[in-house]
Parts: sequence; C-alpha cells; structure tokens
Amino acid sequence: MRVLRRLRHHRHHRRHRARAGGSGLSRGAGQGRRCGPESLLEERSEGVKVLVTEKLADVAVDFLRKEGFEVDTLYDLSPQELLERIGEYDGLIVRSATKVTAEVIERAGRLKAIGRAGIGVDNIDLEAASRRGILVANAPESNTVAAGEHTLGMMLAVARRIPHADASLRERQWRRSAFKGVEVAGKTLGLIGIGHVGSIVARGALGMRMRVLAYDPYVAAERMRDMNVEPAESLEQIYREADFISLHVPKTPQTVGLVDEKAISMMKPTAYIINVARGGIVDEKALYRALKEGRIAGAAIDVFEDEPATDSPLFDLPNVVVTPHLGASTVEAQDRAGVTAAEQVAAALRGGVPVNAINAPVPVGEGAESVAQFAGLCEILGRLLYQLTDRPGNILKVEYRGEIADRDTRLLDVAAQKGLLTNMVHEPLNYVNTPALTRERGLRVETSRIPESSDYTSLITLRLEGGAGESVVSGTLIGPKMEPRLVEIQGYTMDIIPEKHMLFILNEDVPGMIGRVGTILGNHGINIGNMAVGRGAPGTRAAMAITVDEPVPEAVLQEILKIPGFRDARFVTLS
Ligand SMILES: NC(=O)C1=CN([C@@H]2O[C@H](COP(=O)(O)OP(=O)(O)OC[C@H]3O[C@@H](n4cnc5c(N)ncnc54)[C@H](O)[C@@H]3O)[C@@H](O)[C@H]2O)C=CC1
Ligand SMILES: O=C(O)C(=O)COP(=O)(O)O
Repeated sequence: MRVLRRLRHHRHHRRHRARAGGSGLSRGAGQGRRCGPESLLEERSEGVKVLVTEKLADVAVDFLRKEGFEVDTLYDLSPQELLERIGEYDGLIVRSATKVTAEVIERAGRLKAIGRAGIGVDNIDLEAASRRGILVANAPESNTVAAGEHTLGMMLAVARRIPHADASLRERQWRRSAFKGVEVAGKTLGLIGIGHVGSIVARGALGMRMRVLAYDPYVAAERMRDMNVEPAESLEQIYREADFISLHVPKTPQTVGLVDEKAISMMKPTAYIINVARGGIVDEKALYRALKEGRIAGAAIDVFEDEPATDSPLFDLPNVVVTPHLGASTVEAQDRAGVTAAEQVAAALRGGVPVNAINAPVPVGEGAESVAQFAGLCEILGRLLYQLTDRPGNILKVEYRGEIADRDTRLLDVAAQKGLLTNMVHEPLNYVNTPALTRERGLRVETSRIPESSDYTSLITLRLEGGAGESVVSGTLIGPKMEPRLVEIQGYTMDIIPEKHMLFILNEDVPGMIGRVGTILGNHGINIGNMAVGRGAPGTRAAMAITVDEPVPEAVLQEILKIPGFRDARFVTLS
C-alpha cells in the first residue's frame, strides 16, 4: 500500500511537521493511526451515522457508504435544522459554510468526529469540540494547488481587468482602450503567510518574473531564500513596497482585521490587495473606502466577512474582482478534500487517531507509524498499572527506552494516561479529552527517555508513584507482527501476551504453587490460556501472570489466597 510522506506546515501550531498520509495505515478506512489495543477498536460501522452538510465529492460519499457507514447528505440545513438534527449523528463532514458552534456541539450527544473537507477550520469551535472529546480533522494540502492557482488567476484578472472586459464584450461592446491593465512582471508581490498556499503562489509569481517578498514569522528566512523569496522584515515593509499584496494566513484571533485602515494607508496608490484566505482578515469597510477613494488601485476578493455574501458594496466598484469563495473549487481539489475528510472521519469513528487530527496528538517525524503501533501497548500498560495498585498515586512516569526513546511519543503519553484513567473516570475517554481529564484529576505525567536498551529494541515502562507504594509495569512489541508483550510486572521479569482477562498472583517461590492455582481455576471451570512466571531470588518470591478465558470471581481469588504462600491474587481486565 502506498504511504506518502510529506512536509506540512500546520496552521495553528505554526511549525513544520512531517506527517504520513495515504491509505496504508489501517485495515478499514485509511488515513488513521490505529491507536487503541486492537481488540478495543470498533470495526463495525452499521448503524454509525455520518452527516454531510455541504457538497462533497461523490467519491467521498461512496467511500463512506462502502465502509458501511450510514450517510445523510443534507446540503440545505438551516442553522436551526442543524441544531435539531445533529444529535442523530456519530460523524459530521463540513466545508467552510457550516458553522459548527459550541451550541451545535452541545447538542451533538453522539458525535465523535468532525471532518473538514478542506483546510481552514475557523468555522468549527475547536475548544468546544475538544472539551467534549470530539476529534476534529481536516484535509490539509488537498486544495492548496487550487487555492494557489485561484490566487494567481485573481491577480491577473484584476491586473488586466479581465472580468470587466469580458462583461463588456458580452454586452456587444468592443472597448479596447477602456481596459488597459498593468503587468505583473517586474512588480513586487508581497505575501502575508507563506505556508502551503503562499508557497504555490510564490512559485507561480516567480515564474512570471515577479519579485516575491514574504512576511511569515513562523517560517525561517533561510527557507524563504531557498524558494527565491525575499524575507520581509515586517508587515510594514510588505505594505510599503508591494504592488500586489496577497494574504495566505489562517483566520485566527491574531489575523482578524490584520489588513485594516492603518495598513492600507501605508500601501502604494497603485497597489492591489488579493484575499483568497478568509473574510475578515482584510477589514472590508476599510478596503471599500480605500478603493472608492482611489487610495489603492484595486482588489481581488474570494472570501468575505459574512458568507454567503450577495450584497457587498464591493460588488459595485469597478476596480474589484470577486468570486464566491471558489479557491478550493476544482474537480481535483474536491476529490482530494472529500476523500481525505471521509477517511479521517472513518478512522476516527473506528477509534483511531486520523493523521490530520487537529485536536489530538499525531506522531510526526521519523518512525511516526511505528509509534502509533505502541499506542495500544501503552493503553494496556496504563490499564494494568491502575488495576495492580490499591491506592493509586498521582504521578505517572512514562519511561521510553531504546528506539522508541528517539521518537515523537506524545501520542503514547496520552495512550498511557487513557489506559490509567479508564477505570477511574465515567466519561468515555479518547485521545482528545484524555489530557484535560488527566489534569482535572491532578495527575502529573513525567516522561523520560533512555536511548539505550539492553534487552529490547524498544521498551516502555509505566510507574505510578505518590500513592501507597510504587507500581510498575513494562511492555514491548515483538516480532514481525509487533505483538504486545508484558515483560515486567511489579518488579518481576516475565513474558506474556496480554489478553482481555488476566490474573496476577504473588506467591512464595516453592514447588507446587502453579499446580494449586491450576486446580482451583479448573474446579471452577475457568480455562487457562497462557501463563508466565517471574521470580525474585530462587526460593524467595515469585509472580504468575495467567490469561483466562473469562472473569475470575472474587470468591475464587479468595480461595487462592487462603492457601499458605499466596500473598496477592488479582483479576484484571485489559479491554
Ligand atoms: N479561498 C479558499 O477557498 C481557500 C482558502 N484557504 C485559506 O488559506 C489559508 C492558508 O492555507 P495554507 O497555506 O494551506 O495554510 P498553512 O498553514 O500551510 O500556511 C499558513 C501560513 O500562515 C502563517 N501565519 C500564521 N499567522 C500569521 C501571521 N499572523 N502573520 C503572518 N503569517 C502567519 C503560518 O506561519 C503559515 O506559514 C487557510 O487557513 C484557509 O483559511 C485555503 C484553501 C482554500
Ligand atoms: O479549505 C479551505 O480553507 C477553504 O476555504 C475551502 O473552502 P470550501 O471547502 O470550498 O468551502
């Protein structure tokens, strides 16, 4: 299967991060890291309902249906109708027009995942979604080429007044002298934001022999120079020097109103503003005044403060080119955005963390996929740790040894917490809401890394401290199938594949103990699957880990403990 590796510039974290995309990561829907213990992952999709509120590529809807989801495409829902219907759905897929407000999220009792078939997520209340444990994932890069090409098209359209000339000729007027434009070659294009879309615009502009100047505090000057782009010292430099100013930043509290009256006042009277980013980043009223008074030459606008915008005063100005938010509207981009969003939602609904998750940790960088494979193990270790502890402490120590110590393990930190909290909290836990619940419970998480590991390629140890004594468990993944193994429990070295029902017993290291346990379990009709023993110094203490086919009742544990030499016997459930 195809696995793509690519660099993406994350919108909000504003740093370059490597991500794996493609469809090689899971058995069912692609684009997700399988993060839970395999047995915990939800494979069934019957009865799992996905609502699509905006036109999505047919291939994306087909994909979801083939995966067994029930899909409703309700493209004309009013905000009120959305509030009324959202409670029926487990997944939601939107584009930019659906406002997924805190109120929508509050009413979305079943909702587990929101997919954005595009880039900008400013129409989704991320904080509200995260609080409710709803995973949000978008489709970065799906439409960057489309948005970049649209920007270049808009720049040429406004520079050469193409739409006006077209409209005039359709009125049967041959007015050649009325539509004299300006060239872009030799002019300065000032980019505000040079992430994915900005870079594509830069490339096109350089091809047209423009000088490209860019302002982006989160992209290194070196990287810009590699692209033959001149790093601007400040926004002011862009405003003062650029002939065309094009915005390619996300809409955030920091960028709303970025290009305001003051910014426009610094621009050349011959300058053009192009906005294919988001409405509201350019102050529309200030823009209107400047255009009307001829303080700048023109503007090309694809996005508006209030969309759908059918009545903007900008539409009456002759030096403006407008399109109704068409930046992403190409066949190719829509196919990509739709399929990616659908894959992300499908993966999330099956318990994975999709690779484009915005509000959950996704491993990045070298070995990212192998990190995801350890998530199930960490969750098991967390569950086990809690159940082995009588009075759990509030410090969770996660130790990474060997290869795993060099990886991005944020996902694993959360997986361990998720396992630990499972039996502590009543809320359903996932990778989105677990860190907040950990904090709420006053649990401190400390991680440490030791790159060398003598016995295993990678070893993960969880310790719970600060309560009645310390509890410790270690595990690893073994073999070509990367199967989980418990290799240390409460200081005893052993080797056993974890299973749903397990028994842990501490006993004196004397002959006959294993047989006694076997006899008691057998007397109660409890079948043993597997067994491992760990020892202290010979003849002192020992421990047994036993997998059983069904839960072991408390009375059976008590029967074991009545036999001299047995010190502790616990039944644990690992899924
Ligand atoms: N009109 C349309 O249909 C489309 C619009 N968009 C818009 O374009 C935006 C950019 O998309 P991408 O390039 O893919 O995102 P990106 O995340 O790759 O790039 C955004 C860049 O903006 C920079 N940035 C953030 N805050 C900044 C600030 N205050 N000043 C200067 N730079 C800042 C970031 O460092 C980053 O390099 C999206 O967030 C979306 O709103 C994207 C696709 C289609
Ligand atoms: O991807 C983006 O950020 C866009 O603005 C595209 O929006 P759309 O999906 O066409 O409503």
